[in-house]
Amino acid sequence: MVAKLLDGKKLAMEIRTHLKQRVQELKQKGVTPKLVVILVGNDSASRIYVRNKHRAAQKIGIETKDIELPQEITENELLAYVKKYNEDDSVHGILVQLPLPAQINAEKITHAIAPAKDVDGFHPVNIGHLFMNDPHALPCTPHGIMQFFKKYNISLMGKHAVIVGRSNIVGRPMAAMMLNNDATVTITHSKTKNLSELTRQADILIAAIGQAEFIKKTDVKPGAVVIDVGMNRNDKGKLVGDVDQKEVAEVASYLTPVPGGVGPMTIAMLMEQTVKFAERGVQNVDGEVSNG
Ligand SMILES: Nc1nc2c(c(=O)[nH]1)N[C@@H](CN(C=O)c1ccc(C(=O)N[C@@H](CCC(=O)O)C(=O)O)cc1)CN2
Repeated sequence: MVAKLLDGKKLAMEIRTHLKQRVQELKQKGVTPKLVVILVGNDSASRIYVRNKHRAAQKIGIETKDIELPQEITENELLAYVKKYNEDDSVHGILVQLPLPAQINAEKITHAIAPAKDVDGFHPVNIGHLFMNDPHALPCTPHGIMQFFKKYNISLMGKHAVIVGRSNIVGRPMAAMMLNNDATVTITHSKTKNLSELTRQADILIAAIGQAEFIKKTDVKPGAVVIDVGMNRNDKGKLVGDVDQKEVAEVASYLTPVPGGVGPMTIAMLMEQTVKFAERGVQNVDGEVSNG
């Protein structure tokens, strides 16, 4: 078997084309979606991701305000920025790029973003809604992965989904989304015993471990759908995923490449959520739906 590659660049482009149309409709109603992106410090990868978010927003017609803050900023100073944009009615979405410098408690910051403006879907209120199968805002990476299943008609019903990694931004919300779509979900992590025994049972395998090319051919059931969330540099400086792509492509039915798989979908979903929040605002004006 040779896996079919799930092309995130192409799918993200399709989604962005639809979003452009929705933004035009909003603008006709006098509303321009506005996203505030806060970047703290000098992390070079974060800088690239923020730039890519800015470019994607510009192409769609979303207004962005990029705030760059110094590495040594205090938690209270950063909280003051979040508060300012929480209170600014012209802003529909706020995100603080992660990771944050060590002196700042990232949870304290993400929890300070108003749930109605939490385009990253990281706030506990939004995570709670997601786990209750009543989603308001969704973390962008797992939300992007769900779009692959939709696009390629990969049903989750009754399937065994195994997630390797239990982070708050991928593993845990991914589990909730798959559970909400009738999969049987197993979450594994660094303390899981006999990991390979579990991954080999997966109809759908999500690799979000953060270790270069960790998942090998022998860890995968033939015909499985394999989603590679990893973004690591190998010893030659090449960008590689958490999956040994060359080996695993021989046994999987579908596989997301790195680069060009999950990454572009993360940004497309951020755009989608920003537009959705702006639309909710319009519905509010019409007196139909609450933004909270
Ligand atoms: N506030 C947030 N911080 C972080 C998030 C997030 O969703 N919200 N996720 C990641 C970083 N991230 C978005 O912010 C992100 C990472 C990678 C990509 C991407 O398109 N990657 C490319 C390759 C890029 C390269 O060459 O280095 C790809 O996979 O094709 C998009 C978004 C952590 N922080």
